[in-house]
Amino acid sequence: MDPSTDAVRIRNVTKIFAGIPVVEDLSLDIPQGCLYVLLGPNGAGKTTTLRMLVGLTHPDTGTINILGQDVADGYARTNAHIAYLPDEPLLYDLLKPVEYMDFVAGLWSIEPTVAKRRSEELLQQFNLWEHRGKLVKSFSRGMRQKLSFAGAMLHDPKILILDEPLTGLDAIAAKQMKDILQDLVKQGITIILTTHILDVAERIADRIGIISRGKLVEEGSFAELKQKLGNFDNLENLFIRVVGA
Ligand SMILES: Nc1ncnc2c1ncn2[C@@H]1O[C@H](COP(=O)(O)OP(=O)(O)OP(=O)(O)O)[C@@H](O)[C@H]1O
Repeated sequence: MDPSTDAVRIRNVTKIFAGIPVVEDLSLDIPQGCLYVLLGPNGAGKTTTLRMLVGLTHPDTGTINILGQDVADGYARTNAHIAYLPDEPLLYDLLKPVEYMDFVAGLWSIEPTVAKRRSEELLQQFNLWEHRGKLVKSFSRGMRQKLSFAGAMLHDPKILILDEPLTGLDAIAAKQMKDILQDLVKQGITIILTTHILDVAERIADRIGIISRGKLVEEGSFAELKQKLGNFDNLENLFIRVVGA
């Protein structure tokens, strides 16, 4: 894959629910290998935007391109490159981690020996290997989050789309999650996430997009945003200034 091809290219996308545009004329480029944080107040249209990238909802107008392929040509092709983790991931309480990973491997038709090796690697990486004998129903929120994440990585995606992956995690689980995200970016994976935790966003984001009422109102690295908007000492103050205006 040509590294200059954007991981995600959104052009003039609008999504209307019940006559109201919840995403409006949104255009956004996300380069490969970038950790991109999408910020916005409640109801701004962040989740809707992420869902359109993977075909869980469809744009009314505009185009979406994933690694050079138009999603309109078929989500099966573009989704093969993507791991999507919704804010409330679906897990099966009566499965053990390895069984869950087998189930996900089946959905992607991953060859069983490859699936077994990769599943063990991921459970190790996410510190779940020692819990492999337990049922998911005994897992904490952080463990459930990590298991969903491990499952989402099984087909070796190039782009991770994570809706509020840090919400509800304690300090240790959040630190583990941030370390995992930064490791993955170092490996060249593109990460797009939403969060309301602005101090974390400030520390980990390569680029930040701020959405307000369905529109992209600011975009750039924190340094670029500060240069443009004023030398705010933190992202929280900058964000409030942008969305409060
Ligand atoms: N399926 C749907 N039908 C009707 N309205 C919807 C639907 N999905 C989302 N919306 C509306 O679209 C708007 C944007 O919602 P969205 O979930 O994308 O916001 P968000 O930025 O992710 O918010 P939050 O930070 O609260 O998660 C909201 O007003 C929401 O009620």
